[in-house]
Amino acid sequence: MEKVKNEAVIVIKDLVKAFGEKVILDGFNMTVEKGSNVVILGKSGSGKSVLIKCIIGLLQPDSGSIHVFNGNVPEMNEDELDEARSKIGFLFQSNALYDSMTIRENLEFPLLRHWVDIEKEEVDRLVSEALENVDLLHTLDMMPSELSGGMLKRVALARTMILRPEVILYDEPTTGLDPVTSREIEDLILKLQKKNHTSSIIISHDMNCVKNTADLVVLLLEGKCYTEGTYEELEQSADQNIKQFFE
Ligand SMILES: Nc1ncnc2c1ncn2[C@@H]1O[C@H](COP(=O)(O)OP(=O)(O)OP(=O)(O)O)[C@@H](O)[C@H]1O
Repeated sequence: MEKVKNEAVIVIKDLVKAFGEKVILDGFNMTVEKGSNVVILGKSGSGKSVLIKCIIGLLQPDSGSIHVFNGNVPEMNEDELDEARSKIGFLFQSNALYDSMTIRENLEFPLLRHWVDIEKEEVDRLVSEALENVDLLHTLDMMPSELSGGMLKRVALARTMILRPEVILYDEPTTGLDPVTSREIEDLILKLQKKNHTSSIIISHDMNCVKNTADLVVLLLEGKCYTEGTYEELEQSADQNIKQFFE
């Protein structure tokens, strides 16, 4: 039976990006359906970050299209890009929290930047709600240096979610965390996704994270989508290019 397709939120077609002679993306195709988690698997240097930068308009591809919310990112002007980016959350590998600001100030920052007319009470309410979602309300007035790596990742996740993005891009969300904390972050990603009906692209080398979070795994190899399928489908493959990630 053919799988019923949900609405697509990101459709990438024939994407090409080279730096000089070096072709990084070479006709890459991918579709992210609404409410799904797509994991991009690829070796170091395969172009995962380049792809993410093209999706958020930080890099201009040489050709191809990236349709996000019905607009084609490479053709968007600055205002359209700003609008699209406000609907796309990004969880950086480094968390990108400001060390000199309290947790409260870190969470207020995107609200005050994007929603300039927002009332103080609404800011307080949204900050508290975002921290409650990750069980860290008690850290409101702490500094980032007082928190563990797992707690910082949860704060970063709360900050990413605070603008209610429709799509979230996760860059190696569990790298550097122990297995128990990694599992907590994966569960949190799934919980918040369900609650807010978001769609995600996750870059990860951590096969436990891939297994626990992916609805679809896309294997990026030599600039192309080499194959895509569920974790279980790829795990059973006899193809050496696929098997190497599961060994
Ligand atoms: N601005 C740039 N100018 C020139 N080359 C670049 C630029 N950005 C990326 N590259 C090259 O593109 C290739 C892919 O890099 P990218 O960072 O996307 O890999 P990656 O798959 O994210 O790797 P990792 O898993 O190690 O983070 C690398 O060879 C890198 O040197």
